[in-house]
Amino acid sequence: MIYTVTLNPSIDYIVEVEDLRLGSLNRMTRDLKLPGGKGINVSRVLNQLKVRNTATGFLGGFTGQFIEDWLQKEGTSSDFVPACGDTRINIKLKSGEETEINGAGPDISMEEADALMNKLYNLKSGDIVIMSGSIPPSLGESFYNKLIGVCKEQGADFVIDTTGQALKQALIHGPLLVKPNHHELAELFGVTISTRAEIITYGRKLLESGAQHVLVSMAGEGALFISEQGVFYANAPAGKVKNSVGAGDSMIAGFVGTLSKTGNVLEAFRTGVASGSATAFSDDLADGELIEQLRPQIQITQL
Ligand SMILES: Nc1ncnc2c1ncn2[C@@H]1O[C@H](COP(=O)(O)OP(=O)(O)OP(=O)(O)O)[C@@H](O)[C@H]1O
Ligand SMILES: O=P(O)(O)OC[C@@]1(O)O[C@H](CO)[C@@H](O)[C@@H]1O
Repeated sequence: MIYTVTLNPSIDYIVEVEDLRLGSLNRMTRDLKLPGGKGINVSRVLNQLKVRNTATGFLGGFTGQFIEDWLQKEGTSSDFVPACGDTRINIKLKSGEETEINGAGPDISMEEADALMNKLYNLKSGDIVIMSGSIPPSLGESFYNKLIGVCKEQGADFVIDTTGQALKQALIHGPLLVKPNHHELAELFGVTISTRAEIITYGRKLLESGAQHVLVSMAGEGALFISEQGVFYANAPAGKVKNSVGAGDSMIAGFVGTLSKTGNVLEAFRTGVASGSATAFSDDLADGELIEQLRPQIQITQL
């Protein structure tokens, strides 16, 4: 069974303004409210891929209820810890380019944090836990480490999609997958990356530090897959980009969902790229039909 953990979910408030002027009244030309937070996005795309999974984490207030209702209506299984504070609202502003304004997240109490840990004590050997996104400040930077400790105790595999210190701390515990984009990879090592060879060099360092599989996504430029099996490149299919929010999460869903079903890493890579691109070409996240349509357009080359 796959579980996703979103410590800091959000309503993504997508706002379109034709010609944004700071310091003036701007009128929206379109707006859309979607459930968000990285793990929740992974769960929603796994659901589209018909891979059984449950989303967990913290949800609170009217914003949390909105997410809970949405997931229930579309049939994405969830089991969140109810939290006192309101789940945050993140603004995704589209005006020519995309600007994101993400909240810090509500305070999470010790009792709420313990309730989540207790849920993870029900994990079984062979389960996969996908932990994604920022940590609400009240939980502290090492909270993922605590959750990873429980996964290890229970014999479950884990995937971690976060940045900075939290990612560095997680690597030694052997995550099934890490998926930085090329900017995050450069930031992690405090370097500037300008060539594919450099991406491979630093991607390999993640493998050497303990990750079982490394995906480095490069938006419209496709992605690199680095593992014991070798280094592979996949192109991104061509299409009209509508919304890149959640493309990376969709890629994780495609990869982990397919790997868990087939054990074939290259098919997992292909579905990962197709899922990321299907989201980039949609208003909301990818749907299963578009993912299937894009899969044959993805060529994988060994480097
Ligand atoms: N402009 C695009 N055209 C085609 N495919 C895209 C585009 N942007 C993203 N994708 C697909 O989605 C995958 C992940 O995208 P990206 O590298 O932007 O991840 P990310 O930065 O983690 O995304 P986000 O944080 O927005 O969820 C890419 O490898 C690609 O397959
Ligand atoms: O603030 P975080 O937790 O780093 O990222 C949260 C977020 O930007 O990530 C998702 C897209 O990947 C969105 O649904 C959500 O708003």
